[in-house]
Amino acid sequence: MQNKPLVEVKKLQKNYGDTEVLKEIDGTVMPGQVICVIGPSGSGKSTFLRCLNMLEKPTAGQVLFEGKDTSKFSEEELTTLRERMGMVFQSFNLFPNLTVLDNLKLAPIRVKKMSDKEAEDKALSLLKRVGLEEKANVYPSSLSGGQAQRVAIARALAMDPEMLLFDEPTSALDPEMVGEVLAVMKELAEDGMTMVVVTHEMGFAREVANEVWFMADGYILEKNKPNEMFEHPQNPRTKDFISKIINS
Ligand SMILES: Nc1ncnc2c1ncn2[C@@H]1O[C@H](COP(=O)(O)OP(=O)(O)OP(=O)(O)O)[C@@H](O)[C@H]1O
Repeated sequence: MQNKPLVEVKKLQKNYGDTEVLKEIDGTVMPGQVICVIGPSGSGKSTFLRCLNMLEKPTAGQVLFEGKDTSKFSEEELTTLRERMGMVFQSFNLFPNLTVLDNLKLAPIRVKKMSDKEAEDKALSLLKRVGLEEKANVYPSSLSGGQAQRVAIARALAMDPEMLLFDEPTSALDPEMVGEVLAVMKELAEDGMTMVVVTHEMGFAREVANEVWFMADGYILEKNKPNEMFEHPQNPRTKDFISKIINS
């Protein structure tokens, strides 16, 4: 791992009207790190993730990407930021009127100005990477949820991102499809992709994360290595959350 942080979050706050959703968040993401953000529903996890790539504008505080204050970015720089910090959502957001291949080719052609052939080669190699080469010419409606999410991951990878943000990527899936998506994410992690993953999949957090951040009431109350977090949580709120999950 390199020494310079990819992302630094400093005293990040986010309010919606009078509601303080993020109260004072600090954190550092190093290149190659996998960070899983866990915590109760409504604690601000998705909002935090969306502040990282400026889909939500922080009310106060800073998010630095490669040392640069993203709050000062122009629209053009923000677009580049979101390409370099790809995001995978709970709902796959594929274009229904385009084949899987065309979903993957779209951004490389439009944004990276690749030729059709280059974009196609890239798309096919990414489909291979997520185990879906045979689905290149079908439409998203014929994919299972697990397959659609794997295509969504491939689409995020098509922009050669520096890091990926995952917002509960398996929450909308039938249970039998969760494993195939987590397996792709695990492979990405093993290949060195920097990832911040909001998840309820504690097995994944335990096995794949370098660090787990526990969020509650708009604060990160505890950051720890997965084994420590799950076996010796320090904060009483973390203890309570983890004991409920383990006993549920
Ligand atoms: N655009 C918005 N406008 C107003 N309130 C919002 C908005 N987005 C989120 N909130 C509120 O912020 C709080 C935190 O929401 P957020 O989705 O970040 O939590 P979460 O931890 O990701 O929850 P979950 O695990 O259920 O997805 C919630 O009370 C939510 O209602």
